[in-house]
Amino acid sequence: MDTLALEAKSGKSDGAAAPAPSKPRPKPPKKARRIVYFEVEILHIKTREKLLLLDKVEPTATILDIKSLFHKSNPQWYPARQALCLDPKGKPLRDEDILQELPVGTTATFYFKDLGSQMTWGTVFLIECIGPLVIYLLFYFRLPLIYTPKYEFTASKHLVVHIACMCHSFHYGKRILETLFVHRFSHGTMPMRNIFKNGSYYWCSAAWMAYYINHPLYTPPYYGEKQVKAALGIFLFCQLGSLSIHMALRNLKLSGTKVKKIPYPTKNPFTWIFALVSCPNYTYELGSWIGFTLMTQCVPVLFFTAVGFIQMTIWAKGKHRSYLKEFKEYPTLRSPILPFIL
Ligand SMILES: CCCCCCCCCCCCCCC/C=C/C(=O)SCCNC(=O)CCNC(=O)[C@H](O)C(C)(C)COP(=O)(O)OP(=O)(O)OC[C@H]1O[C@@H](n2cnc3c(N)ncnc32)[C@H](O)[C@@H]1OP(=O)(O)O
Ligand SMILES: NC(=O)C1=CN([C@@H]2O[C@H](COP(=O)(O)OP(=O)(O)OC[C@H]3O[C@@H](n4cnc5c(N)ncnc54)[C@H](OP(=O)(O)O)[C@@H]3O)[C@@H](O)[C@H]2O)C=CC1
Repeated sequence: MDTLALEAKSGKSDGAAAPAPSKPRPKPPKKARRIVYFEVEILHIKTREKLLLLDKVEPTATILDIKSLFHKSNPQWYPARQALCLDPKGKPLRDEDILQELPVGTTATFYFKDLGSQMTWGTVFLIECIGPLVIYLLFYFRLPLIYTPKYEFTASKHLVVHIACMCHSFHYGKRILETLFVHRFSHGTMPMRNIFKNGSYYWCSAAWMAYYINHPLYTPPYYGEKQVKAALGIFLFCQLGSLSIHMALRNLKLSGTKVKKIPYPTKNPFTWIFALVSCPNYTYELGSWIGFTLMTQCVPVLFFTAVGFIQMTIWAKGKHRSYLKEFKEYPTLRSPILPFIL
């Protein structure tokens, strides 16, 4: 800035003709705020070996940014399989956590855990559902090599067998569509090993129950048409309930966000069970398979229902605990999966 402009501004002059009004004075640059950079070190959670030291990390860097930098120096550990914790026994930090908002000094120490090979939730869901859908139909159409040759491509004479096939296909078709269009997963991935655990559970169970239900010597349920109709009613009621809960859970989360909220009953009567249960989608799933068990009166279906009930109860209790921990105002009347019971 020239002196003249300064004098013009301050009104002082040396007697010379007052200078023509100068252009408006450019504002002085704001005092540049000093950025406090962080130093970040990453230690292996078990060996405490220093795997990486990053200096001059922007305070606004997210955990995902740090995972990406770590991935650059360790290509075998892509971000999805990295868990970074502040405490070796603590919960992994979320990708969207911001460095300057964490309880760390200017040197942040993170403990790295390799979560192992990962697979997206959607892929696991699709694989675990497409299998049973196809496998059941192989038995329903009695493809060669399943039953004795004289029954190849024959149809069962029992109406319940055809209804069971429609219900089984409807259930897995619904889950595939929910995976594609309804669920908003906050976990990007899950352990690859899940596909083997879930796959064996679903694919083997589907083959096991389909073999007996579609067997030429299969006998319909003891109470005949009445039992089948009642069971079908339970199945369809619970399928509608499960879909309603999934839609309600979807609406709890804006697309692209991961924030969980307390689910509450909506205008849809199928969601009123939220008043009593934390994970009613599991309750309805259990009800669906109880209906299918009554409809077919088949031991493999009972086995599948029992294993699923155990797994869902374990998860429901975990989710219920995290709701109580995260939300102080969480309704105390609710139970994890069965109203007033479990
Ligand atoms: C002929 C008949 C045949 C029958 C076959 C035989 C069957 C045998 C029985 C098999 C039973 C199988 C039952 C399966 C039923 C499943 C049915 C479904 O369809 S479920 C729908 C699909 N959903 C899933 O598969 C969800 C799976 N979820 C999970 O695995 C976990 O939620 C999770 C590992 C993704 C995350 O765990 P979570 O508890 O939610 O979070 P935490 O942070 O508390 O983690 C606990 C623990 O896991 C580690 N972890 C977390 N995330 C991951 C990850 N992405 N990859 C690997 N590991 C992860 C975390 O570090 C913690 O470890 P820890 O050592 O305890 O600190
Ligand atoms: N037959 C069987 O043995 C079993 C069947 N299943 C079936 O699979 C379905 C899905 O299982 P699972 O993934 O464990 O079900 P979850 O209830 O964990 O998840 C269903 C969807 O709802 C979202 N969600 C859950 N709670 C909330 C919340 N409070 N706020 C916002 N979003 C939420 C989840 O997102 P997020 O990723 O953030 O959790 C996910 O996208 C079950 O409903 C059931 O029908 C499940 C287990 C066993």
